[in-house]
Amino acid sequence: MVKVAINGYGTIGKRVADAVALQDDMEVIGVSKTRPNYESKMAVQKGYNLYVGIPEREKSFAEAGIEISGTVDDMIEEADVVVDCTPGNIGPENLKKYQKAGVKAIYQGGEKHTLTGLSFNSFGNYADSLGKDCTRVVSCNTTGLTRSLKPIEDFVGIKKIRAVMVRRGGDPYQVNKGPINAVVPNPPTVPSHHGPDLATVMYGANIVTVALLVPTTLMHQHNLMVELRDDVSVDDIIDVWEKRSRILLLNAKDGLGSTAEFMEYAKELGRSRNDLFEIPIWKESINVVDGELFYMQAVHQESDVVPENIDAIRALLELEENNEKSIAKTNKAMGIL
Ligand SMILES: NC(=O)C1=CN([C@@H]2O[C@H](COP(=O)(O)OP(=O)(O)OC[C@H]3O[C@@H](n4cnc5c(N)ncnc54)[C@H](O)[C@@H]3O)[C@@H](O)[C@H]2O)C=CC1
Ligand SMILES: O=C(OP(=O)(O)O)[C@H](O)COP(=O)(O)O
Repeated sequence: MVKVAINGYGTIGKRVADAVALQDDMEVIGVSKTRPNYESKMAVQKGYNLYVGIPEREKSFAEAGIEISGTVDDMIEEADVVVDCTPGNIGPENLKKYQKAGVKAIYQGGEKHTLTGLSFNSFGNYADSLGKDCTRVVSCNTTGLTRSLKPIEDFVGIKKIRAVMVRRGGDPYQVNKGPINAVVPNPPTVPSHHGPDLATVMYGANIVTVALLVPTTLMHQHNLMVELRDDVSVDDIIDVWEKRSRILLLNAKDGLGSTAEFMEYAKELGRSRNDLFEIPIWKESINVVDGELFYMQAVHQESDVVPENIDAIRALLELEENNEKSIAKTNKAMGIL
């Protein structure tokens, strides 16, 4: 069993921890928190060994009556791989610790590609992370783009991609993020970082993205225009996506015409935290006009990268050489469609 540590037990970290716990070839040896809050208490209640992310704060955990197993440095020593789920830009400091301890590391999309020089998507470039010391799972938005675009690239070839990314203002718990009453070009410059990020896992992708922030917390939403290399029909495209996992073709006419209804659908799936690991595409939005594919999709930002983190662990530790086998194993353990 590969020993996995989760550094940063927040939105992404707690989900990755639970997903690791579901696999039969890896185990959670610990999770780290910086503050003795309710998530720290619940991590211990769940049976995870809790380590203090900022060692100077050890005392505050004792004062809150929370049992800890040591500091983050102790946790790193125990692990074969650390999944770093700390907020963006903390990564460079942590990388030194991981290198010193000789432990492998997986970063998230809030860190720059240059930190690792290698980014990861299960469908895009799994093999390039095999046996490497560290990699970076691209952000929720880039993961969503790769999921739908890679099968199209493999099927017919893509000349050029343009995408308008409508980004959620903050996660549901984030009381200090926004906007509350505005649409904000974010970034106000073109292209946004998402296009270049896609090219770190779908090499050579010719893509320009623009992005906006809107007052919603549920999901991101993407609008894609894709110039294809050959003539194909809407049915061909549907057929390609229907054969892929981690993508859902859903119908607006079935009462799923919005991100709010997608999240209601996710609740009906009965998963922990109402997660929607798959990327839902509105089936009615798919059209091909003059050799250009149009479609609209959404991204549950809190959860879509979680299965990719599991596959990234398998790639770094060389538990599985074949991406499709890892994807299938992860999907089965997590009940992903
Ligand atoms: N929330 C989202 O929509 C998504 C986030 N990401 C990326 O995942 C990473 C984590 O993001 P979230 O989970 O949303 O953040 P979060 O703020 O929900 O969780 C971060 C966790 O790290 C802990 N932490 C803070 N400083 C730390 C330190 N110095 N050492 C150890 N732990 C520390 C915090 O206490 C918190 O538990 C970021 O790179 C982010 O860009 C990727 C996809 C989607
Ligand atoms: O990585 C994300 O988005 P991104 O792909 O737009 O950079 C996550 O949704 C976190 O975004 P945030 O930086 O708005 O918290």
